[in-house]
Amino acid sequence: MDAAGPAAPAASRAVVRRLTRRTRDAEPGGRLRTRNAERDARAHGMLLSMRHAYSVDTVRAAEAELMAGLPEGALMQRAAAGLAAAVAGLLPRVSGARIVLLVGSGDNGGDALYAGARLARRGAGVSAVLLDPDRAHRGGLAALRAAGGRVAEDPFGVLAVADVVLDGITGIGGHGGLRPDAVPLARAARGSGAMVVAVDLPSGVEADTGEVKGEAVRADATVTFGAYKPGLLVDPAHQHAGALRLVDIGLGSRLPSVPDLEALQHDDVARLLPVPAPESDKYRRGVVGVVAGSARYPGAAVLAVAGAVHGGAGAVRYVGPGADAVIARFPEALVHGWPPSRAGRVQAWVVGPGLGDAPGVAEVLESDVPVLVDADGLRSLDPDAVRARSAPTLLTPHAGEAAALLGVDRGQVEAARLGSVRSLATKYGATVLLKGSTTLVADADARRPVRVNPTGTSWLATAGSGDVLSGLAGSLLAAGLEPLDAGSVAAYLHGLAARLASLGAPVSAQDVAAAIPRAWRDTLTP
Ligand SMILES: NC(=O)C1=CN([C@@H]2O[C@H](COP(=O)(O)OP(=O)(O)OC[C@H]3O[C@@H](n4cnc5c(N)ncnc54)[C@H](OP(=O)(O)O)[C@@H]3O)[C@@H](O)[C@H]2O)[C@@H](O)CC1
Ligand SMILES: Nc1ncnc2c1ncn2[C@@H]1O[C@H](COP(=O)(O)OP(=O)(O)O)[C@@H](O)[C@H]1O
Ligand SMILES: [K+]
Repeated sequence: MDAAGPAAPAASRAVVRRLTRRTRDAEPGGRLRTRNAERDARAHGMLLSMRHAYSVDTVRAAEAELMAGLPEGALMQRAAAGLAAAVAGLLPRVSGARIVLLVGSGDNGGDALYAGARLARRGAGVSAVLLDPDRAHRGGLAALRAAGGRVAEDPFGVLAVADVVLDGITGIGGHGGLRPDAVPLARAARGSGAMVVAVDLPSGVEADTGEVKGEAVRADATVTFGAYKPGLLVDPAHQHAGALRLVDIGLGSRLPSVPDLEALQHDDVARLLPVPAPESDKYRRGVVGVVAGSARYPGAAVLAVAGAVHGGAGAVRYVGPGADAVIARFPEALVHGWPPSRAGRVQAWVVGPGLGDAPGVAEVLESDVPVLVDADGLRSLDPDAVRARSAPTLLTPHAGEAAALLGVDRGQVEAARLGSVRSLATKYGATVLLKGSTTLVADADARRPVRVNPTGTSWLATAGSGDVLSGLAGSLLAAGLEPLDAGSVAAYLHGLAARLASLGAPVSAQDVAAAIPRAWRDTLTP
């Protein structure tokens, strides 16, 4: 997280660091996880197993059902109480803190006003900036005034000296980026050095998709109510949210069991990892075949095999022109001459990394075992050939490859990652892992939740790291994981391996491959 920026006062930066550390501890990357952090995470309602996100319609329906049995305004009070407590936890002292509320015309502004009232009662100096004074939440405004808070006469003046800004411009009711009157306020909040805490969502982002269609608030932290919304977990909106806090307002039992989006956490991955049983042998653990590399890209063969060797299969077969390089680096690999069909039995194929124009994709797709298609293998991939397969297929494009498959610009895929991965899965009748700053995995069955990978680091943006991911995911397919699990577990281990290998410094694709066993061990360690 970019914390409070270089202009932030030292106290504010320290508080943000504290919050960031705590949140990271509760997320994967558990090397940092301690018993205390775990207890802390649970106390803050953050779970160490599956994180779920629900669409706005689903959240609204659950809220309506819950509200029907509660006194009017009860849910908003729960939200405001949780928000005020989270803000208080970020401050060294509530009394005397300068807090500014950016208040839009909906209930998101109401949450901010009631939370502001609670903080004012504890001695904070609270000023509200009303975007539309005639439509600000009446009850919230009355509560703020009664608690000693006031409406700001000089919005930019109060923002300049604020310790914390609460962004209550829009929540789940906002669409289309910030409106022009809100833009200068959002910029002033960001530029002030104050800690910016978004109420429910950073205003201006699309809650359901993670798109940002214009300007949006950049928050250091987001306190969200009842359930995560997909946009909080998917880039580019995710990058606006900062550290995430979920406040329980009692929605749990009203939410459907199947979410729209889910993020595996340490415990989920640990349950899915293929650990050999006492009676296992190399064939029962699964054999993965890798068709990769070319005279132009010999390294891709080595890196894909590196991912596969560390990915839990019992054996790795390699077919392609890089056999000498593969054997030199991995004597444990079994190398075979062309074609792949004569390489002996495998339980899954990986085809494509660095393959260039070499054939092989069509033949591998004709096999009756799971196939992962990556990189060059994705070029001109025929949807009918994939749909006709008797066994599952996992496609692993980056945004550029996904754009080519969908016939759109790369930018369109990056702006709408969730829609893009779902469209590709539907088009090919396959599981699709879309790589990038947020890696998403969509199952061929559109009713299943899309998985969002919570690990990773931008240091992974290095040549060849995708080849390692392919080998790793292929190995997990060969070990018997279904494509959605193989893809999401591979992305999780790959991202965690990169974090462990990097520790904030550059990493090479080879470093990432070598750290996979550490990531695996870390995931299994309670
Ligand atoms: N439901 C519940 O039980 C609970 C809900 N809770 C809270 O309510 C929130 C949802 O409240 P909501 O439905 O009132 O919508 P909200 O997010 O405030 O935005 C709508 C307002 O914003 C305006 N606006 C729209 N776009 C805009 C833009 N781009 N830039 C600027 N303004 C824009 C739009 O204006 P209009 O289009 O009418 O002119 C309208 O007035 C939810 O996120 C959570 O915080 C919690 O208290 C828990 C219980
Ligand atoms: N900004 C980023 N943040 C996190 N991970 C990233 C980022 N950019 C790329 N990655 C990851 O790095 C890997 C790159 O894969 P790919 O684009 O196929 O590279 P290559 O073809 O060189 O192997 C993927 O796992 C991807 O998710
Ligand atoms: K908001």
